[in-house]
Amino acid sequence: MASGFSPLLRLIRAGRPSVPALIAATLAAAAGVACSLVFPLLTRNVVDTAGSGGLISETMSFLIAALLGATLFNALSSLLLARIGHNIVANLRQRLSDKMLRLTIPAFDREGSGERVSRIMRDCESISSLTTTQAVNLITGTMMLIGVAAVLYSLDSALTMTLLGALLAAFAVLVPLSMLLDGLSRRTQDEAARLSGLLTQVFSEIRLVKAFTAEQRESRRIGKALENLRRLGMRSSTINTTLEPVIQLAMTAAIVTILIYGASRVSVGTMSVGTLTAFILSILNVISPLMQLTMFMAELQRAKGASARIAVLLDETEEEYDAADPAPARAGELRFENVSFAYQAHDARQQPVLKDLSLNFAPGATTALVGPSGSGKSTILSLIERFYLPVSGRITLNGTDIARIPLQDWRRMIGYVPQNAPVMPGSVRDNITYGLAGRFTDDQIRDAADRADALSFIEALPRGLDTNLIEQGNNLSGGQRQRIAIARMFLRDPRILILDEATSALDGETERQVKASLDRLRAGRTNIVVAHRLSTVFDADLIYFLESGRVSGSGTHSDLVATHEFYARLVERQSHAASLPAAALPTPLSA
Ligand SMILES: Nc1ncnc2c1ncn2[C@@H]1O[C@H](COP(=O)(O)OP(=O)(O)OP(=O)(O)O)[C@@H](O)[C@H]1O
Repeated sequence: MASGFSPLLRLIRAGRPSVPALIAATLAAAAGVACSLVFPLLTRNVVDTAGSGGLISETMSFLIAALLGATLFNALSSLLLARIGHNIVANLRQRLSDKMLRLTIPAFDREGSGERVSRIMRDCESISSLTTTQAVNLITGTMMLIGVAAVLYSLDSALTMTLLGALLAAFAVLVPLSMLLDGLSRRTQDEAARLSGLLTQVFSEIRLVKAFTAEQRESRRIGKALENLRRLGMRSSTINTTLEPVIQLAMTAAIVTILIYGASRVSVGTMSVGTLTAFILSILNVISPLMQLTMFMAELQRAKGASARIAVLLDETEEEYDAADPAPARAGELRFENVSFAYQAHDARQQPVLKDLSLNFAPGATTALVGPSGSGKSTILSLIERFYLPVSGRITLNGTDIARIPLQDWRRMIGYVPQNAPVMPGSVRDNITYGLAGRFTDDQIRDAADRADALSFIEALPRGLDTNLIEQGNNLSGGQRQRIAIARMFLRDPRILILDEATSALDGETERQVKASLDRLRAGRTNIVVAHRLSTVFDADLIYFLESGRVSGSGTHSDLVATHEFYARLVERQSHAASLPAAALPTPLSA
């Protein structure tokens, strides 16, 4: 039991709740409860005094003061507790998103980021509800129950015991129903997370859906998930509608029992009318804290599950930013020395993707990786970026294992232009300076854009550098996005430049512009190019031809044409394609 709650306690403690605020909130809650408790007692005085024809004005003013006091103190304690709760949750959300940013890439391979994010947001909401509204329920509910039990008992012990019997009978029905409700709400949460994962996936690939006229298929898939949610919701509503009359019935039964029993006592003169009135008013003070505590218990169970899942995430392995035995990054040759690598397969069959691979990437030169689809080209780039670690062998820079270079120093040395040149939400300026330390003047940014052949189209945009790029840069063409990525590289000025060439061809003119700016960018760096079209590697200093994770040939373009049959065949096929009309141009290597 204790261990079940320890992740929750750990998260709450990590949120550093303010102790003075907690004390102030508890005191305010106690004052509010005290005011609520004296209210029925003061009513008793008013009723009895009025019944005996006495003056009630003084007691009435106390009564009003108690009412006002209850409202004000309850509001104050709710606000203070809510503040503590929101601080805990804000702190937790920050820790979780920082943690997600530091997770390793294999962690994202294991679980899609969409579903993960939506689950975490839901789990945070559960903890948020527990530490805000439900914390108020717990504190005021408990105080109220203890206080009201004492007041009732002091008013009349026999009547209190009768009331207790009626309440216990109601709870024998309420508790199993609310447990059932809790199980259902947990299943609803899981189902809702699955649905939002599905929606994220479908709408982020909306072009694919439309291009394949798959709207109906997706609509059916979404419909199925919605149907599950609807069924769960309907079951919850059925239980809720049973719960409400049960509560009503319990309350009415308690009041009627007490009225009958109390009236008989009043008639024989062992109880005043005022005491009976106070008793009935106090029943209202019992019902609401009992409901509050039931809600707290249900939310506590949910938050327990949520915190256990969050604890698993917080304990996941992070990227190691600081090497145990750090080494400075000295420029020189980048080498793969007998590197083998396998992705962690879901089904435990770890097929090696790179097999005993040895490669040299010389400074100042352009080395191209070519080979059929799935031969391991992008995997090599991922290993260079240290998204994954080799299973055996090592990658060295100037003889030093790159694993010894502090991770962020290493990644800062690399400029990576990925296949589809994605853009981040923000302006063109934000995108050109993305991830770069320091501030850049407009002149520097313009100069970089000019060298990337991007200035003219940027200036033609409605707000120039300040134009906002909508989601995934959809307001830019593929070639424009690439030129923005290249402009960023001019500012970043990396020693190692990695280009994962776009699979889809740009039109002839854009292709020439992108190639010209890339040529300018390459000067003086270690360039590694993954080429999908051979036309772009003719002038590479060294080409590695990969097949199934091994190098099956290497050399310059003319070396390979002379020695590598597969390469020569591909060149012939692509030059044949190049002589065809533009519509048939060009055949991607990996197709
Ligand atoms: N994240 C991953 N998890 C598991 N397996 C992967 C992952 N990424 C790639 N693979 C597998 O590794 C192999 C090599 O893939 P890689 O992307 O390196 O090939 P590639 O040569 O770049 O292909 P392409 O030219 O089509 O981009 C493929 O069999 C692929 O299925």
